[in-house]
Formats: sequence, C-alpha cells, structure tokens
Amino acid sequence: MTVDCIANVTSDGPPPRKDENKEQQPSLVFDASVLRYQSNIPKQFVWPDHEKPSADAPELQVPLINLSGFLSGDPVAAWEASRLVGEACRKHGFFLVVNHGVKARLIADAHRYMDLFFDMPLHEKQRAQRKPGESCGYASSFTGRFSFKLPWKETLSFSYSAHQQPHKTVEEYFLNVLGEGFREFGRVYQEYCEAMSTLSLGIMELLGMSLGVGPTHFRDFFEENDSIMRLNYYPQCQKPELTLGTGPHCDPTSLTILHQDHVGGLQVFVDNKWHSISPNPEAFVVNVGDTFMALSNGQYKSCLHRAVVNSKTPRKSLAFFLCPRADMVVSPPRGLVDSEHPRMYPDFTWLTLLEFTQKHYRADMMTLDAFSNWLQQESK
Ligand SMILES: C=C1C[C@]23C[C@H]1CC[C@H]2[C@]1(C)CCC[C@@](C)(C(=O)O)[C@H]1[C@@H]3C(=O)O
Ligand SMILES: O=C(O)CCC(=O)C(=O)O
Ligand SMILES: [Fe+2]
Repeated sequence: MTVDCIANVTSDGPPPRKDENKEQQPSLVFDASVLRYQSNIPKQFVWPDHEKPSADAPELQVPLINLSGFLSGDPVAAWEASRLVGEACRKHGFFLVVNHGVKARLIADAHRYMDLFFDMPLHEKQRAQRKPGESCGYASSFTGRFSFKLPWKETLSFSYSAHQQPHKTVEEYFLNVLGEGFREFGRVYQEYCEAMSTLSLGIMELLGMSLGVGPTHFRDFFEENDSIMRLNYYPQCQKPELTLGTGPHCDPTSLTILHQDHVGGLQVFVDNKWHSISPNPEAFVVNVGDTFMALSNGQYKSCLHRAVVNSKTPRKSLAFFLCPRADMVVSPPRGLVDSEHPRMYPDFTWLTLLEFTQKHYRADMMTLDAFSNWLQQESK
C-alpha cells in the first residue's frame, strides 16, 4: 500500500469522527500580492499574545556535523558522527549536516523553481489547490482549513515514493496536476527528493548507531519510504510582530531535512526560550519528528519549533519529511524497551497518524499525546 497524497488510499484505521478541524468554507483568501499593500492584517492571522514572536531570539549553537568521512565509508568517522547526532537528539533534537553529498546546483535549482512557482498569479497556483483532507497540493495559508491563528505562508506539498520504481511520483505529480509546462519542475523536485531520501537513510544509520540498535534497523524501516516534500513560501508581512509563518509545533513525521534560504526565520524552543537557527546555505537543518520519537521509545525528543516572518523580504524553506510506508507499524525495537524504559506510545501506522493530522487535529506540540488518546477513544 502506498500513500499517494493520502486521499487515494483506503485506510483500515479508525473511522474519522466529526472533528474540530472540519474544513471551513473559504471566505477569506490569502493573496499576498494584495494583502501586502494593506496597512493591517486580517484578524485571523493575528496570533494570541503568548504565541506572538518575541523581539529577541538568541542564536542557538547547533552542532554542525560533517558527513564526508561517514559517507566515504570511514567507520571511525561514522561512529563520531553518530555520537554527535545522539548528543544533539538528547539535547534539543536539532543538528546541521554539511558535506552531505547533495549537489549545490540541485539545491539552487530547487530554490529557483520555488521562486517561479510562488511568483505565479494566485489563480495559476490554485490549479494545484490542496483538497480537504489531502496532504498534497497548494495552500494559500490554510484559509478554509483553519479559522484562526492562520499562518502567514503559502505552501506546495507533494508525495515522494522511494519504492514505486520505475514511476517517478514527483515528476508525474507535476505533469498530472500542472501540465506539460511543469515537466522541468517535476524533474528537479524528483531529483531533489531522491537526494533527500538517500541522505535521510544515511542519517537513519547514524541514529540507529547512536541508539545502540545498529546501522540497519531504522535504515531498513525507511528504505521504502513514502515521504512528503513541502515548499514553504513566507511573503513579507507589514505586521510581522503580530503573526507567524508556521505556528509552534513538533513535526508529526519521522525526520525533517530542511534547507532555509538566506533570510532566516526558523526558531526552536530550547531551555524555555525561543532561539533562532541562522541560515547556512551549505547546511541542511535536521530534526527528528513525533514518529521517530515513538520509534526511539521516547529517548529522542521531537522538538518544538516555528517560523517567523519579516516586513522586508519573502522567505523560503524546502522541507523534506521522511515518512515510512503508510502501512508500516511504528513500534520501537526490542532493545529500547525494558523494565526501566516501558513503552511510551502505542503501536500505530503512519497512515493513521497522517490522517489524524489532516482530518482531525492541527499538529502542534502535543500531537502524539492527543493521537494516543484519540486511538484509545476510537478503539472503545
Ligand atoms: C505531516 C505533516 C503535517 C504538516 C506538514 C507535515 C509535517 C509538519 C506539519 C505542520 C507543518 C505542523 C504545523 C501545522 C501545519 C498545519 C502547518 O503549519 O503546515 C502542519 C502541516 C499540515 O498539517 O499540513
Ligand atoms: O520554514 C521553516 O523554517 C520551518 C517550517 C516547518 O517547521 C515545517 O514546515 O514543518
Ligand atoms: Fe516543522
């Protein structure tokens, strides 16, 4: 079974309930080319005082891990890299990787095609409009999905399947949804997602080594991944102190590999304070998500983060969300469960958690706990 933008798959998970997250009728349209000239921002984009961005966000010193030795097969370098990964994941869950093997040209092309796409007129972008309950497509903010605390961003999300060879799911997505004129878009993002999948599997080796379960356990689990690629576009905002580009959350997915442009805006919540992670064009920002927190039986924490916007220039980020095949059961390896480390979370399939976030619950910093409770309720 594969998850193709969630809607085209039969889930054997619990039937959806009427949920608080029901799709709202879109009365408000987020068209940044219009909104940017208004002196105020619509009230739906104003976040509560306790969540508004703070003026100061000191820079977080994030470990910078050089992957060149590991990727060239040096076992000593591999163990050193896994040690650094483990240290970061026990501290705040974020680390940077450099000499990662992804071509600078490919990263530049991925950013360039983002500019081309998001600079299109709204009606053109809406040809790829995300449908209610689906995890793919174009969304101008989430008007119609949420009715308050709307993020100041546009997104384009699509699925990458590592096991549907010879199909190139990303290339086909762009051709099928946006047409022949987007063939090159599809080729670039197909190549980008393949590079992200390869890098993710290498990092899964390091995570397995750091947790003492060996390099192949998690690598094998994610070999046939069905991942999500998300292009985040944050238009400049005349009132950046009132809103957020992406609200505070932990990624429900397994591993996030993020490339932010030169503008900066990613913030992580560490030691009870928001800290910024400065852009580094040679580096990817990596963090574990909720699903990997469950796979590690809670040893590695999915970390709280958000994105702020600014009044001067748009900001972009490319986020690859590694996800297992939809029907894979998320359960920690035996070596991570014992009398001192009892099970933290129930078994679940990634598809059920994905559906939960798309149809029942807006992912935040409590998603996995809310999901565990929901599973219990649904099983009664
Ligand atoms: C599985 C996913 C849901 C979101 C995209 C991926 C991983 C991150 C999630 C998200 C970014 C967390 C914050 C809220 C959210 C609604 C958003 O701002 O985009 C989340 C994504 C989503 O549900 O579309
Ligand atoms: O844009 C960013 O820097 C962060 C985006 C993010 O956290 C997400 O899309 O999950
Ligand atoms: Fe995130």
